[in-house]
Amino acid sequence: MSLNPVQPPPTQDHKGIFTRLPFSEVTDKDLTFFKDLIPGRVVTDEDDLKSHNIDWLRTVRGHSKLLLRPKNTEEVSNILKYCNDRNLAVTPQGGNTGLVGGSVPVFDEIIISTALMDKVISFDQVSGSLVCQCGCILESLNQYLEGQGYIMPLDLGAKGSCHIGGNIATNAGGLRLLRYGSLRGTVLGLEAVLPNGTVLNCLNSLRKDNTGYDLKQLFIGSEGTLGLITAISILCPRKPSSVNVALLGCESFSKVLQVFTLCRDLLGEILSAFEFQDLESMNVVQTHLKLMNPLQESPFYILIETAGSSAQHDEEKLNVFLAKALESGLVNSGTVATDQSKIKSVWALRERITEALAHDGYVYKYDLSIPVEKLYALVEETRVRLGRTAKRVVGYGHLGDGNLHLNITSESHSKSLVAALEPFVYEWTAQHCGSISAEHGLGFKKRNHIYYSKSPEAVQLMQILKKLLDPKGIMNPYKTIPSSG
Ligand SMILES: O=C(O)CC[C@@H](O)C(=O)O
Ligand SMILES: [Zn+2]
Repeated sequence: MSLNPVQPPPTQDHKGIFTRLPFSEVTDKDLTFFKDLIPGRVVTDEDDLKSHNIDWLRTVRGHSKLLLRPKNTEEVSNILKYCNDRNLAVTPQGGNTGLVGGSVPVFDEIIISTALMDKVISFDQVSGSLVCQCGCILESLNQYLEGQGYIMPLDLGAKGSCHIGGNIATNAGGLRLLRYGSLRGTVLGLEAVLPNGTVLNCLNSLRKDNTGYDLKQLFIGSEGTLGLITAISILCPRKPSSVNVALLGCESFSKVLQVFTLCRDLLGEILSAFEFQDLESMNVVQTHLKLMNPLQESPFYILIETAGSSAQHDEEKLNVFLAKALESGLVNSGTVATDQSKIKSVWALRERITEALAHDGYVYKYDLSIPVEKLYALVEETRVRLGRTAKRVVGYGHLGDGNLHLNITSESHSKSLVAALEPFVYEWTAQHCGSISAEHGLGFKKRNHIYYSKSPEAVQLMQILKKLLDPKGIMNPYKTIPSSG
């Protein structure tokens, strides 16, 4: 895939306010230690390091000179203990598909790649609990499970390269959260290595466990700032035997909302996704990826997925729903996909928007939770506000979860566009009681905006927890929460 061809600016130049914290620099003695510890898995070649220093969007760039590829928890523990003793900063990295600059170094942090920690440890056929190492690729896990009649409870566009450990560290949401809930519910347990090398084993597979604080929740969504998640236990649903996807055209956003209500009424328990995209986001996948829109042009599109255990029952329900939606004029056109290849091509129109947008030039990304009735008003206001200064303003996302992806593009990075967008978008979101990061996390790019969504007291407690677990601050520094000074 060809993305923004321009060399991204060094990460620390963003807003020009970052200075390197006084961590040690990697010495020859350190290299000798790591080479003895994990022979053949110590990467120092500049070319090999390039793609690990740059984020997927090509918007931030660090300068790490060292990448380590441990294979197991013990190696991670030895690495972190050594780094902590030596005051060397580290950045854990999974598939490096994050969208907020959380998985690339800012300066010369040592990158700890989880790519070789990709083994399934166990799978329980009866309960559906999967235990695996953190570096398993989401799609590979799904394929493994499909062979056993199960699926992963989460699905996202980056599934072909993202790692489950990274998904959990960022508390990724994705396309099926509406049905299977967030990772905060489906993750049953995890193992994490603390910065001082302590292995914290919370890797149980119980549905219910009310003994003390639920420590795993601290690591879910902590973006590698408290420790490195090395293994996980996750509850997987049965693979549905019947899956249908419908793509519908809609004249207005208020109709989109009414379709959602109708959908919950008539599809109920078989609804597995309710996604929306506006015309501009449909245009972008058609223009850059040459995908075919099977429907007439409409201001909005809705993608509905049903997943159930009886094809006939699901089809009946879907037909009743579609007839009602068409008769009442809530939708103006529609197509249903039941076979695998058509399902895939319909999903591609929604799933590949991120990839298509990157072909436009520079992309300004906002991943927001907003009460659904107000959700699209922000896109409209942003469009009016930016006028012709932006190349494109698109709105799409997980409507069923109240999650808007507002994306703006321009030929190249523009400071005046950023000034028009920020703090406008954040203030608007806070005024409407939303969250400035619904599912992508805060990473490097959004950490200083945390106060739009969290109280000073809450941030302070986060800083205290960080200090407690990582007194030297070596774990993914400059990310997620503002430093306590
Ligand atoms: O690129 C984005 O803004 C959203 C990416 C992803 O969360 C999606 O839902 O497609
Ligand atoms: Zn999303």
